[in-house]
Amino acid sequence: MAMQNLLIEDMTVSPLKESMFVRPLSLEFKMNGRRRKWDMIKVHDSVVIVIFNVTRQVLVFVKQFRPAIYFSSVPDQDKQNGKIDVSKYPPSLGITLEFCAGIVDKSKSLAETAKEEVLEECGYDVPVENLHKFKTARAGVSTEGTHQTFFYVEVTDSMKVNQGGGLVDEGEVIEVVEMSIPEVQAYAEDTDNMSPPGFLFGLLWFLKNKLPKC
Ligand SMILES: Nc1ncnc2c1ncn2[C@@H]1O[C@H](COP(=O)(O)OP(=O)(O)O[C@H]2O[C@H](CO)[C@@H](O)[C@H](O)[C@H]2O)[C@@H](O)[C@H]1O
Repeated sequence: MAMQNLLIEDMTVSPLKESMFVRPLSLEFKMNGRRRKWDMIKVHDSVVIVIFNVTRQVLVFVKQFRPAIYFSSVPDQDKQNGKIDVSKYPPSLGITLEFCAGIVDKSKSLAETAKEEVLEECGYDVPVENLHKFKTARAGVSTEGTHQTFFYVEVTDSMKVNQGGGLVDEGEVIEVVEMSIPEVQAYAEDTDNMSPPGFLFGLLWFLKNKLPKC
């Protein structure tokens, strides 16, 4: 689905009571003999997949509305009494450009999880052995401390079996975006991006290691 038609309405905010996705925790420990306390959030590990379509020499990304990014862009004076004044702020403030990614499901291998995300979000059916793991990094170092594992996969147009777009029945709205190498190079140079740091890392890794030699 094209993100320019996205409609966000009726947004409220309240303290989290229970969640399948995040759990606030308090860690206490002694460091060099001194008691320390650290507030953290337990969240899932994740996989991120850098997808290069070799048929048309484009990188394949996803655009989606990230509620927390939107929330952070709205000034506090427009978040009064638990109501967020969405009429003043366009959804684009929360729409990010990212690699295809997903939460790690402990019952499957990381590569299997990555394969499923590539199919669900971007519509390419790739053999699991084509997914090459190239980095595991640490994300959210202050409060989350998760493992984020990066894969690289080359796809062809013949592997495209559906339009992607995420699990529509579960409310996911994802736009698949293709960018040429010059477009990617320009995006990486921008000083302000609607993308997470891991995305910029993945782009630079691709440009350094996989750029087709012309
Ligand atoms: N906090 C939350 N509240 C409510 N519903 C939630 C939620 N988190 C996930 N969900 C639900 O679970 C679905 C599946 O999530 P995904 O596995 O696609 O992870 P996501 O792309 O959000 O983040 C992945 O990609 C980003 C970017 O790389 C990583 O930071 C992240 O750890 C990784 O899981 C979402 O569409 C949503 O319905």
